[in-house]
Amino acid sequence: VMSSGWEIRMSNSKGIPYYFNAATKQSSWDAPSELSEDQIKSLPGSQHLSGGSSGGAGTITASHLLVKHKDSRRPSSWKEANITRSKEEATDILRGYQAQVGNSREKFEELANIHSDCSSHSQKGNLGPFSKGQMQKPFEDAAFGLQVGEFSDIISTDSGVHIILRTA
Ligand SMILES: N=C(N)NCCC[C@H](NC(=O)[C@@H]1CCC/C1=C/[C@H](COP(=O)(O)O)NC=O)C(N)=O
Repeated sequence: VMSSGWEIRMSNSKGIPYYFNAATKQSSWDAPSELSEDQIKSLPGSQHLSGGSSGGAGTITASHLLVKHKDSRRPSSWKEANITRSKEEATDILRGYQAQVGNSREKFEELANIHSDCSSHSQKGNLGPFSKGQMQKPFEDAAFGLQVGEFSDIISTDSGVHIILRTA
């Protein structure tokens, strides 16, 4: 089979792996849909997929919509230099987004892109693949408890309040 040109590289800025195609110069946080699990595990650079040599084991991929508040560990974002809303206000705002999203991944990604106080807003909320031990515990517990395609309810971390969508 002709090599697809895909390889796995590590993003130093985000500390997570991404997929790069040397032939087409494409890059993507998500695994190319045309590749099977086995093909992904045998790509050059597959050692970057956390979860050791077994590739994806223990690794999930999720997106989130984060609304920060004045008590966030970093009450600032690409959107707002100094975030002063209360945690209650942030939760009310996020409930409003939750109602608009329903079960729609597309709507979630649209709102994450516009409103999320995380830099991942530019990736429609996508945080890329991660294993246990990388994210704050409340986020990790919620995300690893989701089925693929499932949304979390509103959860709180030191970053703010979030809704999570598990995507892989
Ligand atoms: N591996 C990946 N993709 N990047 C490293 C993530 C580090 C991790 N981050 C989080 O736990 C928060 C909550 C869930 C997502 C997340 C994103 C935060 C939220 O914004 P902040 O509070 O930082 O301003 N922005 C980036 O880190 C941590 N252990 O602090």
